Formats: sequence, C-alpha cells, structure tokens
Amino acid sequence: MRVIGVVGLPGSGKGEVSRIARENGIPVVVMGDAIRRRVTEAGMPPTDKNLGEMSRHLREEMGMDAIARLSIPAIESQTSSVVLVDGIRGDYEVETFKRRFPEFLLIGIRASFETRLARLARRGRSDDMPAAEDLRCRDERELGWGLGRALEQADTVIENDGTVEDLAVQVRELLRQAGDRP
Ligand SMILES: Nc1ncnc2c1ncn2[C@@H]1O[C@H](COP(=O)(O)OP(=O)(O)OP(=O)(O)O)[C@@H](O)[C@H]1O
Repeated sequence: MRVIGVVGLPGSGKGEVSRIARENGIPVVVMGDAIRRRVTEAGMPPTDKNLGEMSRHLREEMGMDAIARLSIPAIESQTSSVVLVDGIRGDYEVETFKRRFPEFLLIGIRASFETRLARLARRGRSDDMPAAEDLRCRDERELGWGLGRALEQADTVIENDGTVEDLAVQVRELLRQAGDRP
C-alpha cells in the first residue's frame, strides 16, 4: 500500500488536494477523525476546544506522534493501493508513517503568503483569521510544531499559486505516478 501525506502552511491547499484525490477515487484518511472519535466516545461535543484538549492529552500520554499512530488502523483498513492521509503537522508523524509504510510519499504544498492570506479570507471558516499578522502567528505556531522540518523532508513539492485546475493537473499526475510506481 502506498500512503501519501501532504504538508503545507495554513491555507496552502491541503484540503483542496484531499478533495481532488477523493474526486479521483483515492480514499482519504483524515487524522483529525481519530481525535474526533475519542472526544465523542468520552461523551463530549466535538468543539474546537475539546478537540484541541484531546490532542494535547493524547500527545502527552502517547508521544508527539500520537495522532499518526491512532490513524494507522484506519489507513490499513483501506483496500485501495493508494491512500492519502490528511492532517500531518510535524516531522515526528512523518517518521512514524515512514516506519509503518516503507513506500510512504510526502508531498509538500506551497503558496505565497499573499495567496494564502487572500484564500483564507475568502474561505471564511470560523477559525480563519484573515489579518496578515494573525496568519504570520499561525505560520510560526505550526512551524514550531515541526511543520518546517516535515516540509524539508518532502519528496515532491506542488506549487499552488495558480488556479484550482492547475493544482488538479499536478495532483492527478502525482497520483498516477504514485499508483504506477512499484
Ligand atoms: N489553486 C487555488 N485557487 C483558488 N482557491 C484555492 C486554490 N487552492 C486552494 N484554494 C482555496 O483556498 C482556501 C484554502 O485552501 P485549503 O482549505 O485547501 O488549505 P489548507 O492547507 O487545508 O488550510 P488549513 O491548514 O488552514 O486547513 C480554500 O477555500 C480553498 O478552496
């Protein structure tokens, strides 16, 4: 089984890559679902606060790669030869996936600061903070969690400063190559 992970700064287009993969028949395992399930099992509503606290608790208890480890059964239960995993935040998680799946492929996705800022402002999700200073803080926070080191390890980099269709062309080509490679 070839497992593909995607890493990138906030607003770089990771969610869009997952959507394109699904559209092309590739199953996507969302790492956050492992946290969401535990919150629900504990009888709590899956609010941002509860999800954040549960992530912190799991990491303290099991180590920094907790969420990656908890996501492995969901990945292994897929019958497809290529599976995309959504939600990698740090190098420790990359290491865990590489150990478990020797053919693991890490894709870095890049878009300029201005592009990301404009797209996040447009996305307007409740946790999106479109002010430049806020995005800078969010970048710093994620880089501090090991995202920078994960990005350095990427096997391939996708540039996402163009249109969604430009992105889809690159992703489809990559998925095709990943599926072909022995
Ligand atoms: N090439 C593109 N052209 C236009 N809009 C795009 C493009 N790529 C992504 N977007 C849009 O930009 C916004 C941010 O992208 P997305 O949600 O995929 O980023 P992300 O990396 O998952 O961000 P986060 O880490 O904050 O969840 C979304 O609304 C998405 O639809």
